[in-house]
Amino acid sequence: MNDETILSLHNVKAGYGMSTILTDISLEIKKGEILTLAGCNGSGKSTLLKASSRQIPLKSGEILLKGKMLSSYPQKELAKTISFLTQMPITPAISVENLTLHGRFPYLGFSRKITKEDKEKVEQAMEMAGVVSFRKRDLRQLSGGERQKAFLSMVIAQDTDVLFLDEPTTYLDIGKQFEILDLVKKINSEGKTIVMVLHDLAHVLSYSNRIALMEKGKILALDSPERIYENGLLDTLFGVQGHFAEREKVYYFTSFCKK
Ligand SMILES: Nc1ncnc2c1ncn2[C@@H]1O[C@H](COP(=O)(O)OP(=O)(O)OP(=O)(O)O)[C@@H](O)[C@H]1O
Repeated sequence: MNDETILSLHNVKAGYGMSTILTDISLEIKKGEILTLAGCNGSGKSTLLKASSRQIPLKSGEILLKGKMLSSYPQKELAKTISFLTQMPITPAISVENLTLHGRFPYLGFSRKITKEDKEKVEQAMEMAGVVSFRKRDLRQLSGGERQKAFLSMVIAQDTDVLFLDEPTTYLDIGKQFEILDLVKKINSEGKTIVMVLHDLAHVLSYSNRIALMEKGKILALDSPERIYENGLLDTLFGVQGHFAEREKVYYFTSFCKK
């Protein structure tokens, strides 16, 4: 992570139809960081991901991606720069390998011919995501953890600078959650910027460079895991009491109980 900004939001107001969810969001996302959005249900985390990736229009304000207006990016160029894994992706009837190939679609030329480079990227993505052993299987026949790895394989193949991941560990057992989060770290270690939504506060503290705490469509706090924890903001926001173990500035085995 460095101090260079890759995506900046200025006074963003966004929502759905007549309703405004994000009221006035300003945020600088740094190149190479893992920024996690945390907050209560309905606080606007997914909406912030959608607005930042141009899936919903802004009501006012502006977003710059690499210094250029997000709204000015042609669709293909945007898809080469930003990828998005939704909370509950539709599961198509295709193999893991073909799903991964979908990640290369923004790169295909007019003839839509798959190049040697596309094939190499698909192989590398499947290797990294750990899906090679079930590459030929239909997505619908996979377990939740295998399926999530397959979707991550697709976004790895898309090879974008920024990845938005909306609750990538939902419905997975604890072991699989760690596998997915370790994979996210691995993707990040290759220089990719990750903006994700997580609910498990132990994971939020352990896997983020910075945390944005959201409440009622606003960013309540934006800081390092250490400071967010020490300020007691999680306890206040969620009405819980945290217990944790810390080793070398990394939080482990954090548990929370009701206040
Ligand atoms: N497609 C939509 N149309 C209308 N309202 C929506 C839509 N999606 C979300 N909302 C509303 O926007 C508000 C914020 O929702 P959002 O999904 O961004 O919250 P969240 O913090 O991600 O919640 P959760 O933790 O439950 O996933 C909620 O009041 C929700 O009902």
